Amino acid sequence: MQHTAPQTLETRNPGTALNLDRVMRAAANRSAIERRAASLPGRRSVKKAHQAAWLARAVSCIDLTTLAGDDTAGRVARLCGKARQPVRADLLEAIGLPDLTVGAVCVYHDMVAPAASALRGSGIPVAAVSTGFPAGLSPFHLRVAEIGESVAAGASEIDIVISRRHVLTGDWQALYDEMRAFRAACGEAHVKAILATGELGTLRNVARASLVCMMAGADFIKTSTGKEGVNATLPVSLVMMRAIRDYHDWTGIRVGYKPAGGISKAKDALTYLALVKEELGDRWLRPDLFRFGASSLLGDIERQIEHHVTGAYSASWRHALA
Ligand SMILES: O=C[C@H](O)COP(=O)(O)O
Repeated sequence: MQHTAPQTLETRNPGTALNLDRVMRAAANRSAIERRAASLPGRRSVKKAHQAAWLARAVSCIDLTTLAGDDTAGRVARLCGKARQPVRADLLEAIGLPDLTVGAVCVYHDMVAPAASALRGSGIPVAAVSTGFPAGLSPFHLRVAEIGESVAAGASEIDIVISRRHVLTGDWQALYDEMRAFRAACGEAHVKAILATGELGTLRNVARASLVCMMAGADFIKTSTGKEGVNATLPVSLVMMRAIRDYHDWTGIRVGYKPAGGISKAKDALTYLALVKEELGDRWLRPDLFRFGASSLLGDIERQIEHHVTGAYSASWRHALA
């Protein structure tokens, strides 16, 4: 099991032409999806002997995130320290993964330079949320320019937000063109398309938007900004993972998946990993193709690893930063 070195992302998705026939064929059977999603938690309990390995895998896939108006360079530097050493050194030694790190650190544009400086030499990428995050309603040319600024400041991953109105009005060409422009502005940086699924109305819209963003060259599709009323859910994840699977069957290209927002418990993280394994297969269980967008998940995972190693839980305040 490879857990440690942060990896460059999978070979990029060049995208395809916009294929409207495929887009319109994309559907989602809500009741079947909800039934399957409801059966997931609890059904898969990871055997105790494998628990630490799965928890470590989850850590390696975290985009450790801070997206708060009161972020400061100092606070981001402390978060980056946590990214470098996400779990207490003695616990990492005990589970045989002394070099474990998170997948990336995710911040607003102004915090990209402090994060890049704090992570220098670690190989851990900086991801920037961009394009008028979270609503994506600033002028288009500014949204495109923002991407370039974040890349110049040191971000090698860019999490863009799509215009929800293009989905809500069924303007797939506009969504495709927007995503293409964002991807081009990223240059070598990998681009994650945030769909803000809680604002897209239907699961069918989620399926179609997923497909259009992949056709336009998204390297990852991501559920949410964390700021919508409803963020990552299992039904939405099923729809998006199946869109990724269909795109792979069609093109041979693997696009990554990032559920984000509201995932704060180790148990939920393990449910997501099990779902990825079942729907997409083991190849997707690595940080180049799977990330959790999460600000507080790491703290709970660290507690669970501590429990696995020592048989006791520490107080959650001891894991305050993440
Ligand atoms: O992309 C990441 C999310 O903004 C984090 O959301 P969270 O604070 O609910 O974990």
